[in-house]
Amino acid sequence: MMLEARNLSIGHGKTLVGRGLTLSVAPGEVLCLLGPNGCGKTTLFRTLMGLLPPLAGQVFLGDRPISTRTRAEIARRIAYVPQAHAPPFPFEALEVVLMGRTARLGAFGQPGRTDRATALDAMDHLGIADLAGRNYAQLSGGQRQLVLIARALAQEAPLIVMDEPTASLDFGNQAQVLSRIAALVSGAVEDGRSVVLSTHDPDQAFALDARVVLMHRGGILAQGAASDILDGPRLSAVYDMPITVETTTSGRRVCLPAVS
Ligand SMILES: Nc1ncnc2c1ncn2[C@@H]1O[C@H](COP(=O)(O)OP(=O)(O)OP(=O)(O)O)[C@@H](O)[C@H]1O
Repeated sequence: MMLEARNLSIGHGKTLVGRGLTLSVAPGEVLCLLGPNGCGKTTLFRTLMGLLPPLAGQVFLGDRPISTRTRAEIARRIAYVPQAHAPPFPFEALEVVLMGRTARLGAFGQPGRTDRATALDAMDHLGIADLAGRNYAQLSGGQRQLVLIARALAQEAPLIVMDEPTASLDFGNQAQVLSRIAALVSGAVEDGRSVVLSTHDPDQAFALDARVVLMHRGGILAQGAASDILDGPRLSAVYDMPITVETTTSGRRVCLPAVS
């Protein structure tokens, strides 16, 4: 296992957000975290990456508790893709991608030719090499999100954690970012990685053929293949409204809320 949580309790200070969370991420899979606003997805991410201490239980990164690893060690194994916001300073997109190399530089090390080549390569793999010299702050939300994914690729970590990678993207950009994520995991881009992502759209779990962790009321209601566990009754319980799952003529499953 690349990353494993054992009977984890998560929260902030003394405030418990979730408990009894047991999950793992295997090489080459996409794990999709689904749950309503405020259920603790970001808190769980931060705990899984060693940024927040668990209130109970443990996180293992590889064969060791994450609490025993240095930040640089963690950064060589996990790359984090935050939601794309415009930065206060102007950066070239390539500079943003180069930041992914930080954990691989020595103390005071400057990025060298190999680092630039790796960064450009990552952009090329995502089809955004032409954005390298552009001002990151002036890119569209979708372009920025792809630059941040390129930064994670340049980090060369086997596991990429993405916090709502399609939030605030238009319909076309959502589909584009999703297909890039699918390619990362399938190995069509580089050597295949694992991705953990959170989303508010259960259809994305179907589109990615993901393994799903369905969070509800501070715990995990179900986990397993999207096609096995995402059904009308569970989704209705989690999102507190009647939802049905239907299959399109092309065989894809979609979720439909009953709006009266
Ligand atoms: N820094 C913090 N200090 C105290 N409580 C916090 C902090 N950050 C989040 N919380 C609380 O923890 C709970 C879980 O929040 P979290 O952001 O993890 O949920 P989420 O599932 O990511 O939500 P969303 O889907 O809306 O992004 C919420 O009740 C929130 O108010």
